[in-house]
Amino acid sequence: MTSIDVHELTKDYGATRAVDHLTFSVRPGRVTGFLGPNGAGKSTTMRLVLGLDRPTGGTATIGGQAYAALDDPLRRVGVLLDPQAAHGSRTARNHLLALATSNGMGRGRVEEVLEEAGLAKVGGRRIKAFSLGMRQRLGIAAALLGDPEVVMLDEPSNGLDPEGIVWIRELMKRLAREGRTVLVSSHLMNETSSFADHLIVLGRGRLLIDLPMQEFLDSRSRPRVRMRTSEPSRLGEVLTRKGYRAAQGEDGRWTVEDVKAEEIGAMAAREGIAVLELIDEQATLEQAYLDLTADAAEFASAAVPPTTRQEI
Ligand SMILES: Nc1ncnc2c1ncn2[C@@H]1O[C@H](COP(=O)(O)OP(=O)(O)OP(=O)(O)O)[C@@H](O)[C@H]1O
Repeated sequence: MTSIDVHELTKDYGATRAVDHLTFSVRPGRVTGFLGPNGAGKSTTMRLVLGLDRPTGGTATIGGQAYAALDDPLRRVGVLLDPQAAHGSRTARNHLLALATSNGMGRGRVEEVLEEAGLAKVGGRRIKAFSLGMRQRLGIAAALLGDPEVVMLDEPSNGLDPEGIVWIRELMKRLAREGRTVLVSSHLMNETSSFADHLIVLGRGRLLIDLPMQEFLDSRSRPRVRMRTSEPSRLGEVLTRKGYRAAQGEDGRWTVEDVKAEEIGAMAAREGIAVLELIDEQATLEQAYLDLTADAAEFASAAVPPTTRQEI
């Protein structure tokens, strides 16, 4: 199957180094989330992979070949870069038909991708009347047209409504299950954690992380347990006596730091405390990501201030 391979990739725009000796592979059969703050170099990397820009150094290949050297690029690689790129005066169907016919594909495939993207009913409307979300769906339909082995999507959730977000998430997962190579850039941490199996994180053009999602979360978070009991104050006394770091929330539940549920559950059983709820708290991708970016000292100025931390 087809991987995207980036090796020592570097791109300078004048004095700005947008991509800095980047090396990674995007493998088939999983969704790879491509993250990094604004200006980290995600779009530049995607453009270099697609031959839309020339690297200052290094290589970017798809299945071992430069994009420009691929025989039938639309059937090999599906791309969503800029949903505004379509001609506004064309209908969605005609836009896709023009793409299809210039690439030796039939009308039937156009109808299939219109259906797949939820645009079958509006295929006859002009694109200029489309909302951002509809344009986004059209861009994704175009990316799928050639039934490609590799799919690269830049911010695909942009402008989509909640139903559209669920749709794109399920679509990406399905494409990966079918064995395709799926690379998706995003700013939205919660969103990315709902579909990505693997993460590549850039900071100032450099590779910060190339790890399976779960491994990244585990590497960046300390264990923590949340529990509810019928005897919260007795539990509090026991936790303090045994030297655990614990805090009680307004709802009476205790949160205990640096410990797994197995240990606290066994301890509560030994003390004869009835446990009503006991759960290992999962770090969110957002917490792990902010922890990573705060860690990288040279990177701190690019970190998002606390007030805007909900979705970055
Ligand atoms: N055509 C260009 N000319 C000059 N500088 C550029 C050009 N394209 C990108 N840059 C610069 O390169 C750096 C990386 O930008 P890039 O758009 O690749 O980042 P990004 O991670 O995709 O950011 P965003 O999340 O905002 O899209 C930035 O400093 C940007 O200003």
